[in-house]
Amino acid sequence: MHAEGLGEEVIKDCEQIVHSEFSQYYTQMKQRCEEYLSFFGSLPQQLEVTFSQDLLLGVSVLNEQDTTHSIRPECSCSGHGKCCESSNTESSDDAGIQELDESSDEDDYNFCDTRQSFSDSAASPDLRIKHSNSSNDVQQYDHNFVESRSGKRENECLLLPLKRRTKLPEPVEKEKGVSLWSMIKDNVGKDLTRVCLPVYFNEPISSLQKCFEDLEYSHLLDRAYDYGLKGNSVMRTLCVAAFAVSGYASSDGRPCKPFNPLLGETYEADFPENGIRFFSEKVSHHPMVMACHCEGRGWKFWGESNVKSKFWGQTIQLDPVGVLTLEFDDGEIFKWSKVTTTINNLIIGRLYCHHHGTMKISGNRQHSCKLTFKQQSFLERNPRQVQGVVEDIGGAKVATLRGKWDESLYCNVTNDGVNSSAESTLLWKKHEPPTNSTRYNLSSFAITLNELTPNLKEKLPPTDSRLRPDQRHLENGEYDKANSEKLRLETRQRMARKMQDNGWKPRWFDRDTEDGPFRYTGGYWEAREQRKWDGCRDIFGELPGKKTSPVPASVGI
Ligand SMILES: CC(C)CCC[C@@H](C)[C@H]1CC[C@H]2[C@@H]3CC=C4C[C@@H](O)CC[C@]4(C)[C@H]3CC[C@]12C
Repeated sequence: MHAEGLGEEVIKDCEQIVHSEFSQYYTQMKQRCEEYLSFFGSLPQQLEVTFSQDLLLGVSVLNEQDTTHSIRPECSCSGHGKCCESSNTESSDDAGIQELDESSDEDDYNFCDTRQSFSDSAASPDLRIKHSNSSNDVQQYDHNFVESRSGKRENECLLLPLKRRTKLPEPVEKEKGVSLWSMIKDNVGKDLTRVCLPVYFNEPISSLQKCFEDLEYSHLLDRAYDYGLKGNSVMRTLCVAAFAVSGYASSDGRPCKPFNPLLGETYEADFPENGIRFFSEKVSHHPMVMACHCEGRGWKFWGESNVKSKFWGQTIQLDPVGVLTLEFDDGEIFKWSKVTTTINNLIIGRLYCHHHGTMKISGNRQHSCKLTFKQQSFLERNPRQVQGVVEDIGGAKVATLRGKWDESLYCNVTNDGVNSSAESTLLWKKHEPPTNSTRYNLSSFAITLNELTPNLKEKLPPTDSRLRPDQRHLENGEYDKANSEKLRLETRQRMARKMQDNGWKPRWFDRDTEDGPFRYTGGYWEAREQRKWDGCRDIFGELPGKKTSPVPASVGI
């Protein structure tokens, strides 16, 4: 402009005009950008509303998920130790959690709720026994789709990938090596199952969530249902047996203790991609009992988890008490109890679990199954073996089953006591381990169980394990915070016995008779629809008028 001979004044004016034009333009762009961002931000919720409506209008879910996980054999919680009590959970959350969760996994949204997708189960799962080798975690749920309820699957399904997280959050703090021995040496001679351990010996999973791990291979029950409908009662029984064994697979290589839930703590798992909805509550503290109830396509499964433990120094023996029940919609019922678990090398060596004993799966119709989990011995070259026979009502052997609880199971159906086929059929195979495995050695399925998205957080009752602060801090690798919260909650928990003695009653389960089993009384999912959590106390918050230990200001839901 100088060259053109324009005066300084004019040039300045021009500059000003250009500058102001640009800044207007910039403001507009910024505004647009914000609009877009907020639009994309709200997309998951919008999608959820749409999909929930679809579900209510009769869209159900296909669950043939055959991802493969498995657990690395070498586990690595530095300590070997000793388990206190034999199960438990706790979970946490507090105001800090939202933040933590949001920052944890960018891409972990659950897009759909099962709501009422449990009534009719028109969809018949693929009856072929799939031998899936597909490896692990990366997009583990990509082949799960929400399916048209009319039962037309391939062509007419509404493809809705369900994305759950594939790894735990990166730990905020560096892990500390704490030897279990240093923790228990001062307690020699005491009942070690009652020694309170710091959070380093815990895994970020509560015992309630651990109960749900038994449902990882629930597709076996869908298959069992379909076989039964087609009149194949032997295959139904074999699939039920495979399911009962598959629950043990995730215990391999898991060196840490689940959190012991607080009295009244609950855990829900809405897994439309697997066609199941699970709910559990800690119903008693002394003895420690958790009750659970799960609904799938064509079946219901319920039971109690309660173990009697015996401490032997280097080992702990856990004898499960209580019966598990599986009821198919056509009236066939199977009942069984779990076998003994021994936790070895508590003090020296690599800690590992072994499951042994006999499991009788009794059916109320034609067939029952007897499974033997082999006792381990020093000479055993092939440990972890399971063998079984299916018998008809007259006691005749109609099928056999063999395999390993940490790998796979095969069956042979026999006719008149003679093998009908030389080849065995694969019934179940453990999933591949996740690529992002941590010192807890969680399976890909277990990694998803404590995930808390902002969207889910809004829906949960204040008692859900995902809201337990110490468990959440542990998951985030904030060990000091986790420890102080654990102490606070343990202090609070000491009142549980008193509460129980004073007539405390579980919110969602009840007994028919005074010492009968706990049964789900219903209404949880309905209450969730309306976010009507009457009678659900803030069990993870501060006790009124009690300041127990240093607690971050944000605690309390
Ligand atoms: C001191 C610490 C580090 C020891 C860790 C102990 C771990 C391995 C223990 C503590 C509680 C245990 C669980 C308690 C109850 C059951 C139910 C049972 O039917 C199957 C085994 C299972 C699921 C146990 C597996 C092993 C277990 C998780």
